[in-house]
Amino acid sequence: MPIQVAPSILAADFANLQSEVELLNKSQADYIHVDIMDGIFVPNISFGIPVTEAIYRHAQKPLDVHLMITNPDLYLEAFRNAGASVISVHIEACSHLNRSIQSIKSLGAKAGVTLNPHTSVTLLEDSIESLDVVCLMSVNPGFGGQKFIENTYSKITRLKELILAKGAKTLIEVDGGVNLENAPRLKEVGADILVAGSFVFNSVDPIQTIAELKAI
Ligand SMILES: O=C(CO)[C@H](O)[C@H](O)COP(=O)(O)O
Repeated sequence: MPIQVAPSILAADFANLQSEVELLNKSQADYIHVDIMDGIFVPNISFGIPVTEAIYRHAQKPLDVHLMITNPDLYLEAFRNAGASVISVHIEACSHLNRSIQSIKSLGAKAGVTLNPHTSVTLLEDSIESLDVVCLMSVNPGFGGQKFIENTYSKITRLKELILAKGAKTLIEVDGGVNLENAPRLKEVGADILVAGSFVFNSVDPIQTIAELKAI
């Protein structure tokens, strides 16, 4: 299966927000990855529901909404109504993961669970079959532009083994510090979706960079 690419909106200001969405519309990106940070679950605040709606109004790609927030269950419906096609919650933020996954699915979105770098994939043994996507954080969440954590490769291998052992169809997404140097190995060990923010938007030609990631 060809690799999917989900560039992460940086949105440093309103002008960037609009131009980033327009650029991604013209690119080979499969998704637009929207990072929601609440300043509690992660030490940074990004944007919320109205900005997600604004992105959706202009986007010609499905939105992959990554909730880096506490109590995500309270906001699932609002983000679905704001245009999310995929909603990912952090396992570390969910006391009742099964309920969160069922809620996302009942809203008609694809259900994703994200794991921080220290969180073991073994925690997914009893939920993997119900998940459309597992997102492995390859940096500590909260900020773009960080260095890729190397043990992500072995974590992908272990997650892939779990998926195959359970006969699940779950896709593996990797988020943080992704670039053209680590992307080939990420695909080789089992990644299906690559999230890349600064590597795409800080490059000279983001559309070309996305095409190069897609070509892996
Ligand atoms: O969500 C993140 C951190 O919380 C990611 O790092 C972001 O989605 C991608 O940014 P970059 O490619 O610059 O690491």
